[in-house]
Amino acid sequence: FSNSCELLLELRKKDLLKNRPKYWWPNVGTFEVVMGAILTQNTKWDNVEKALNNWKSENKEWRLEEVATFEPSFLAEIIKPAGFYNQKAKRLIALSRNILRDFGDFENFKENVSREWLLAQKGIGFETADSILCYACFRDTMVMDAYTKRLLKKKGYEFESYDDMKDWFERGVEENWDRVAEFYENDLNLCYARFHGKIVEFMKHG
Ligand SMILES: Cn1cnc2c(N)nc[n+](C)c21
Repeated sequence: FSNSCELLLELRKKDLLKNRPKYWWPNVGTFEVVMGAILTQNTKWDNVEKALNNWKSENKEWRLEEVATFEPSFLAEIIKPAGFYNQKAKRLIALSRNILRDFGDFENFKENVSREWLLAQKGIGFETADSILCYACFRDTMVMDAYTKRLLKKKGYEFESYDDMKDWFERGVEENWDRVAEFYENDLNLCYARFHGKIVEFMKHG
């Protein structure tokens, strides 16, 4: 393929998101996505689901205002399956408190947070920031990760940086938007959310 739109059209033929949510990431648009984006660092997604369900199994939703009040040891115990749980607990509590301090509530955070603000938070790099922007805040931005890197390498593409690879994906879609817009309700965020999900599912299950 010569651009990312050709890659998307190839992946679309494989029905990779069967039985998956519309935007691929579970509970998009909620604070749970912020939790999952940090928890998935350096572990498998199955472990993230176990950690998230430790709280949800007691009919509780993950709420920003609540996590901000947690003791690190209390949250660490809940998220243990995700690994690095003491560090992740500390960072999630600090992030929650900074969101309340700078945005007041989750809705305002969703509307107004920037990539720069996220990257300034301890424990948030490009992949985590873009996961939060795309799947929690519905921004027109595509997530790059080890799966996207490996897929492109397999096809002979190498990039100097995270943002170079991101630029290749986003430019290829935007320059050919008329070819795929109809499949994604003319919504670029929906396209990027599903495109990234297809790549992850393809690289995990082939
Ligand atoms: C939502 N999400 C984030 N990372 C994932 C992964 N590696 N595998 C599967 N899923 C569903 C994931």
